[in-house]
Amino acid sequence: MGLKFLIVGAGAVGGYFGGRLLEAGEDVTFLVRPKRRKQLEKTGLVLKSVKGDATLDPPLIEKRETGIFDVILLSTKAYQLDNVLPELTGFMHKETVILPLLNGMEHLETLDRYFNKDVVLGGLCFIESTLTNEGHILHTSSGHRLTVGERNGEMSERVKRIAASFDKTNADVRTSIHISEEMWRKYLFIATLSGITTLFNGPVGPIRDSDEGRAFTHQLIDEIVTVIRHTGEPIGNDFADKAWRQVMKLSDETKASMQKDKEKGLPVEADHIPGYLLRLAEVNECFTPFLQAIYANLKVYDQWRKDDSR
Ligand SMILES: NC(=O)C1=CN([C@@H]2O[C@H](COP(=O)(O)OP(=O)(O)OC[C@H]3O[C@@H](n4cnc5c(N)ncnc54)[C@H](OP(=O)(O)O)[C@@H]3O)[C@@H](O)[C@H]2O)C=CC1
Ligand SMILES: CC(C)(CO)C(=O)C(=O)O
Repeated sequence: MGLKFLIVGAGAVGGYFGGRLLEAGEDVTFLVRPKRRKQLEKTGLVLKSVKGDATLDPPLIEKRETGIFDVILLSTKAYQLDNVLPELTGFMHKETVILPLLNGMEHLETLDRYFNKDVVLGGLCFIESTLTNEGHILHTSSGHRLTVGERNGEMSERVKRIAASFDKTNADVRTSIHISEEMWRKYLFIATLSGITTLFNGPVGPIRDSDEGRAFTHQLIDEIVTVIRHTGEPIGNDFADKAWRQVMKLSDETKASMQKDKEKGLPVEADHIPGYLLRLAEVNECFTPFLQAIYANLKVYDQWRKDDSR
């Protein structure tokens, strides 16, 4: 029997990967709130993707409705976790696993406080997608990779089964026995990309084209790598170089999803992405002025949002 998936967060990431599973005939339900439910019931789950469009009719449930699932694919924003996590236990059986796809690392600590550590897998994704005003999922560049693995580095049947559920999907899904290292790598990359695109308020092209933008990016990567090294995580010597090459390879118009959210006036994961690194830096007495500037910029933006909504 196939796995029963509950997608928590029918947004840019969860809507995409959950939608691809549904399109391939897998057993998928979305946990939604009333406003998103109304929208999805009206329009369907619409994927507008460079990899192929789809309009799907997903099963939807809200908190306190019933249902038991084998895999919870968690794809809310980090600042939404405190609301959503207490709702999940009612949907779980003894062997349900949670596959989080959030950027960053701190959510693993949060999840481990809520659930048995064994419940939470490692996961990450590379996909450039966003929600449009109509609630469609707009996927704009060719990557749509999801990676899943056990955080203890073993290969397990449950990880293999999850990956196998994606075999027939229009998405690139892989397993990894190095998922923690891959998550730290992604964290370094996204903390850099979201940092520079939000601070300089635009896409990566002009930042890379200026000497100052390149120097800033270099210094930022070095700061973040220093912070990660101080945590004692076994990270490779190529961490900084690889992140630099990744940023240099992006197309000129690329912006992090955080910058897109900022342009829409939405909340940002300031405390989860640069903020968590700063907390680690403080504990380990690392000097991180560029990271502090990035965080300050996001907190001022946050304050501006709050003042504006008064
Ligand atoms: N977008 C991207 O390109 C990428 C994003 N990421 C990361 O993935 C994570 C998710 O980002 P993204 O998909 O962009 O975010 P979105 O804002 O697009 O989606 C989050 C979804 O979670 C839903 N949600 C929040 N709280 C609840 C709740 N209590 N119950 C049910 N649904 C809820 C929201 O629904 P509602 O409409 O009800 O608010 C929304 O649809 C973030 O950590 C992000 O950094 C990683 C890679 C790429
Ligand atoms: C850079 C990208 C699109 C890669 O997945 C990302 O994670 C984000 O913008 O949040």
